[in-house]
This record gives sequence, C-alpha cells and structure tokens, in this order.
Amino acid sequence: GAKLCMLADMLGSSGSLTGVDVAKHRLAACRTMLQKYSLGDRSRLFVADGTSFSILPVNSNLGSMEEWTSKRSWKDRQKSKKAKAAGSPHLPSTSEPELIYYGKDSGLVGLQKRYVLHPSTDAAACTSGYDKVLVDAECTHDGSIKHIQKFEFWGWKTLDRRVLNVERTGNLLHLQLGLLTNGFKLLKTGGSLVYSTCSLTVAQNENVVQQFLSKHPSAELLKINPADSWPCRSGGIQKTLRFDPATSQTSGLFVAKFVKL
Ligand SMILES: C[S@@+](CC[C@H](N)C(=O)[O-])C[C@H]1O[C@@H](n2cnc3c(N)ncnc32)[C@H](O)[C@@H]1O
Repeated sequence: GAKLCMLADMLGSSGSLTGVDVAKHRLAACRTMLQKYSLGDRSRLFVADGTSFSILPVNSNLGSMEEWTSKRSWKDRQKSKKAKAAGSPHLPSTSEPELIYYGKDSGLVGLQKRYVLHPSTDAAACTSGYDKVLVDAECTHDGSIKHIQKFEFWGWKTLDRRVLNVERTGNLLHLQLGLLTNGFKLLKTGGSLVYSTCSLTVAQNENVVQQFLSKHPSAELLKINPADSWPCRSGGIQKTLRFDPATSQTSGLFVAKFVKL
C-alpha cells in the first residue's frame, strides 16, 4: 500500500494507476491509505491473480459506472458471504477480477462494467497497455530484517515452514516467473517494468530474470541511471541491483528493470 500511495503521489494530475493483489485484505488496507491521504482519485484496485490479470488502462469515457462509494450493494454482500462460507480467504470464488475501489478521475466513472472488466489480448496491450509496471513479487522475504525478526514471536519452526521449505520455494519461483511474464504482457511497446523482491537468493532474483529473458526476445534489461548515487551493488546480472545490510545498511532488495522492444 505504501508503494502504491507513493506512486499515486508521483503521478500528479495525469494518467491513472492500477493496483492488483490476490489478497483482498491487503488491497483493502491500501484503499484505506489512499483515501486517508486523498491520493486515490486516479487509482483503481483489483482483487485478482496477477499471473493472469488482463485488464488494460482506460483512456475514454463511454457510458455508465457511477462514482465509487464505500457502501456495498446487497448483491455484493451476499456474494462475499457465499465466498467466505465456501472457505476461500484469498482468491475470489470466480477467477474474474473484482474491482474494490476506483477514484473519481481513474477513467472508470461513466464506463459500463462489462467494458471495464473486458480482458485484453497481447496485441492490444502492445498498443494500449501500461506505460509502467511494478512487479513487487511475492517472495520468501528472507532479506527483510523486519520480517525475519517476526519469527522471534512466531517461533523458528514457522521460519522453517515458511522460508526454508523447498517445496514452497519451488512454487514461489513458478509464481514469480508467472507474475513477471504477465506484467510484461500488459506493457505497451516501449514501456518499462520493474521486477523486485526482498529476497537475497539468486533463485528468486537472477535466475527468474534469466529464465524470463531467455523466453522473451522483446525484453531487454535497462540500466537504472539514478542508481549511480545509490548505496547498492550490481546483482549477478549486469544492470540488476542488490541492496543488503552490509552494502546499503538496509534490508535486502533486488531490482531489475526491463523495457519492451
Ligand atoms: C512482497 S508483497 C508486496 C505487497 C505490496 N506491493 C506492498 O508493498 O504492500 C507480495 C504480494 O503479492 C501478493 N500475491 C501473491 N500471489 C499473488 C498472485 N498470484 N497475484 C497477485 N498478487 C499476489 C501477496 O498477497 C502480497 O501482497
């Protein structure tokens, strides 16, 4: 939520911002923050799977969505009741994205729902896709000092289950590659994407980048110019960056920036 708010702040008075997360409670926290700091006018938030999300930004007004309100309709409340009873805490009961917030200048007011939730094709994304995408990927968080400190409370056995578990890490690599691949699909030609994690492992960072590049000839790594004055070092692949406690006096962070050719 903090990153999305920062982006909304940087956006200023043009364009729009789209947030996607599979966890509704995380997006709800983000919505609260956007509203608290009055930064949500140009934003929209979708509960959806980022590996398949395919809704493009909107540029035109066509029809009939009303201004967003925090009050939910009876129909919506019944739908979430049913989903809760079915025991799905995270993913919506259907794979259709759920729009949980949109600001008055997000470009959605006046549109028909059908039009807003319309999935796009790869070709359409190349011309009318996003200018910039941030894939702040799910990871083991092993580089986050704050996160690791929490295991003092949760117990070190939980660390074993959540961070060191080989099977979970294997699934995560698949998820990370899926999020990066789909995020890239949504970019317009010439647009740029940042992939980041707070893991220190090569598997979740350089290896994911390498695998992605080998399958996407239209993707090229970009040098992050302002990094010349940042307290970080190069990652294992040229143009990627790593922050860590020893080099940067920060938690661990990996960053790679791509352009779509
Ligand atoms: C490192 S956190 C980043 C969260 C957010 N950017 C922030 O700063 O609070 C990774 C996020 O990915 C979300 N996530 C996990 N699997 C996902 C998926 N398949 N699609 C979309 N989001 C997913 C998690 O719910 C989590 O909020």
